[in-house]
Amino acid sequence: MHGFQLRVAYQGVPGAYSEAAAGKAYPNCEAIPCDQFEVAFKAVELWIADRAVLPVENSLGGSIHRNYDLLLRHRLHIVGEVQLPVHHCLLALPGVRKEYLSRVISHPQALAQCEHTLTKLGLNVTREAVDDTAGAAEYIATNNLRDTAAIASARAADLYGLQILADGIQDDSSNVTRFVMLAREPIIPRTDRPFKTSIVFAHDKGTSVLFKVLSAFAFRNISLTKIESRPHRNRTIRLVDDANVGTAKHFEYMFYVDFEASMAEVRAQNALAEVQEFTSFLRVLGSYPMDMTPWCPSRGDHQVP
Ligand SMILES: O=C(O)C(=O)C[C@]1(C(=O)O)C=C[C@@H](O)C=C1
Repeated sequence: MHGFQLRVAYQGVPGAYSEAAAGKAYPNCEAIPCDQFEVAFKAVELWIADRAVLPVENSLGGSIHRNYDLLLRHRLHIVGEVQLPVHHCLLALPGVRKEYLSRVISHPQALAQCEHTLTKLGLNVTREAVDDTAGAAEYIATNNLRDTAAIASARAADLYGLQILADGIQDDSSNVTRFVMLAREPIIPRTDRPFKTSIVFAHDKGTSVLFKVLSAFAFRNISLTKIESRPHRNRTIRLVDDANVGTAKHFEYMFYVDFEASMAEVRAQNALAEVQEFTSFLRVLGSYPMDMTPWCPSRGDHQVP
């Protein structure tokens, strides 16, 4: 960026996996902690940050629906993705033993990703959700809680002076979270490297639209990497159109699809032209380079050396 340091908003406090994802997406960036996902969206909209890096899906816990809803409500563009291996540790104050614990706190996704391992460890604990993993570690340190452990990264242990009681407690060693990078402007799609495109669509009447939309991709040999439906029965959603005008609309379901093609490719443009004919609402969330970095399931970014 020619000496310009990119400011990247993420949800959580230092030591959160989202901070690590921001660093992976934009090495040497200035990572800006935000207490809620929506604050990260707003930070970019208000020019406090240049990008936001937000989790959208975990290999164990599934989709992070809140961010899909926020993508619809805000007018930011997906400009990239990063896959981050997530390696969880059980952290407590120095000197605390597992037998003393009565509570484990963490981000709901992290609790879900360690559900079986926590049971296998034989801990007699209640599980409580907090805003982020590193925030859980910070809370224990600040309040000197000797009966509580956090599920968080090894970096969070370092930052908040906690010890690691158990290492690699995620239920699956190949636990990985996919993050998207968001910006105010879309990037120009290219064809010189593998691209992915994310769209969201809905139809006023019924759900048969799904079959027609999927066939538009199938006939052009475009692979889908994700399909997600979000029920919106009895709920309206605030949509923002190309003129940045917000309207409240009611759809029974919203469908999110990621496909492996760039919007610079004619076959992708034709597929979307067809999709537009079948749907009442269609938005391209972004067309961006795929994260192709291979990762090793047995050792995550957050392991103790
Ligand atoms: O709490 C954190 O550390 C986060 O970055 C959030 C988050 C998530 O929202 O899924 C990110 C990655 C892990 O899957 C667990 C938690």
